Amino acid sequence: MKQVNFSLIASDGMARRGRIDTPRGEINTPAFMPVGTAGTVKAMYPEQVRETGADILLGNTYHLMLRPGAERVAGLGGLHTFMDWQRPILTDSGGFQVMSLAKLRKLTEKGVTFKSHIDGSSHELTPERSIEIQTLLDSDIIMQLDECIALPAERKEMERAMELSLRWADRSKTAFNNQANRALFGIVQGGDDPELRARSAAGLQSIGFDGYSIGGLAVGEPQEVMFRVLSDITPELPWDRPRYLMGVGKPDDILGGIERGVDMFDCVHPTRAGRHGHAYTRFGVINLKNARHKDDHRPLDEASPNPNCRRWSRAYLHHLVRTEEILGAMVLSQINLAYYQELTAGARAAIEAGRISDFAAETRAAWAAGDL
Ligand SMILES: Cc1ccc(CCc2c3nc[nH]c3cc3c(=O)[nH]c(N)nc23)cc1
Repeated sequence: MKQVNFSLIASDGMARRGRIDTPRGEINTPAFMPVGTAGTVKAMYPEQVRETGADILLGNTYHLMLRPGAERVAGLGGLHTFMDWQRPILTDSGGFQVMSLAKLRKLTEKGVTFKSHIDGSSHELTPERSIEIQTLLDSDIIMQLDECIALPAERKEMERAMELSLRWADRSKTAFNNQANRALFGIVQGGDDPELRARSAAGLQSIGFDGYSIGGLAVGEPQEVMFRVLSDITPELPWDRPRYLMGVGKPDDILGGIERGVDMFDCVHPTRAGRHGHAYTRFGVINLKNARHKDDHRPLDEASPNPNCRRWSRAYLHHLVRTEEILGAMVLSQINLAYYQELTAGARAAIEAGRISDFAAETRAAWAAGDL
């Protein structure tokens, strides 16, 4: 009996409020999933990540297979035990990171061979090995191996990568062997071509997956291209399965994704931006590096439910960022992740109340009016 199940609780237009039940706990959707690349959400204790409202976080197959190694993590009890996060974890298949980080990559029908960006050692990632690694990590939601290409691209290149990804989807599903205690997602490719995207979605559904990721986006295309692809593809995906938009995004990307039927999001942005002095608030993003803050005694947002937005002056946060104090990265990472969770929690409530378009309008108005 499959122990990972998606329930649709409410919908409002294309927007959906759902819940994924897993052996390690529930995931409320729309969900923002913080990225814990190498077994840690940078500058945060796991319990702090939970306190921001996160139900699930992401681990990275590529980084963990290189260091400390998948077999080593398995020998240490799996990724949940290793990092002491007992709730759901989603892992990527690693192909995307190979193409963006590794050296001397060679892609064939079998898979991809590459040299580690850490120590130059040789590695091979195939659909079968990727499933094995994600299973060794004991991940709760795992991804097929796919090929993601950057946009813009030639149509024949988009078609080639999409068709390869479909063949790898079939091999991934076979290697997955219907494990009941975790979910396997297929990944829709096809660039910005509606016909290729539709073929990919249909091909994946004929193989059958527990959820459907939308890949090949957040790779440099303008937001309107991403939104058009989403509007084209979500109606083609099963209504009763989660949709995961990979690598997205900034708050306005996430709001637009929710309005177009996406359930799950991940992005390194909130934590990376936090480490670079950018704070996300209800009124938009504020660059605390800017000298204009150096005498500003006002808190970041005195009406925020997050104590860290009320506790310190903007001048102090500016000081932490300018001096590159570790506390600056810690505080701004927490502030940004908490804001992302506030946004998705607000969307969940709005969809349940049948008022997602009002919520979206109010949220965008606050971003635009921002007194930062
Ligand atoms: C830990 C972790 C980090 C990052 C990711 C998502 C990484 C990611 C993309 N990020 C931006 N655009 C992306 C597209 C794809 C894609 O098409 N396929 C895959 N497998 N991953 C993608 C997953 C897990």
